[in-house]
Amino acid sequence: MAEPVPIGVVTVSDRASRGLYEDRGGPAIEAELRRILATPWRPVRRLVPDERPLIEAALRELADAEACPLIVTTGGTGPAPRDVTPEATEAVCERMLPGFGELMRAVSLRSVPTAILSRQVAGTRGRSLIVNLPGKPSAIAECLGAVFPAIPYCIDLIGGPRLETDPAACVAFRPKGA
Ligand SMILES: Nc1ncnc2c1ncn2[C@@H]1O[C@H](COP(=O)(O)OP(=O)(O)OP(=O)(O)O)[C@@H](O)[C@H]1O
Ligand SMILES: Nc1nc2c(c(=O)[nH]1)N[C@H]1C(S)=C(S)[C@@H](COP(=O)(O)O)O[C@H]1N2
Repeated sequence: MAEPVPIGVVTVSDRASRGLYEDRGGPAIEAELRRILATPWRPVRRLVPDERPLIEAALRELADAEACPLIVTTGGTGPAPRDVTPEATEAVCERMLPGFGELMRAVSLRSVPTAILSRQVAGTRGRSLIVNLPGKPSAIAECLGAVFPAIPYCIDLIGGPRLETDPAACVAFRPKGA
């Protein structure tokens, strides 16, 4: 049987990384992936403070050494001085995919007017797709669910493994013949 696909789950939080509160972001990403993915997968978890070099190192390691075709981050996307996840993501990516942030902000705006404060981005590094989500645990299902239909085909296009979804949770879109 094929090995489970490694998926990077990165929580960026000063307080969760210091143990001041329990990380609810990483587990929320995993719960959403469990709901959506039919292909066997396993989480590769990282919990880092809002420090650009540490976020960049975690993303590079998950992409290059752990070979994760998908890396999802939560936290550090806002306008506060310590929010640097989008900068770290852009620094390690070769190409950016602006449609992800645009769609996630549009969907979030239906719930909160402060959705426009998230600078969340997505991009590719080699055969890895990196997607930022806001830190609010409640934003995770909303944002990931909105963009997931495009994720399997994006991973096909960058040379990653074929990911199948549970159609009851998420219908992945692939152009005819793909
Ligand atoms: N990993 C997490 N687990 C639980 N709650 C979180 C987490 N990350 C963020 N939150 C909640 O969402 C709010 C907004 O997230 P944001 O990323 O802006 O955090 P922050 O205020 O910069 O603090 P920190 O980096 O210490 O989590 C936080 O104040 C916290 O209440
Ligand atoms: N779906 C959703 N998106 C959201 C939010 C939310 O509660 N739900 N919070 C917003 C707020 S208040 C901020 S400051 C930005 C950035 O959050 P972050 O710094 O935790 O990443 O995300 C925004 N996007």
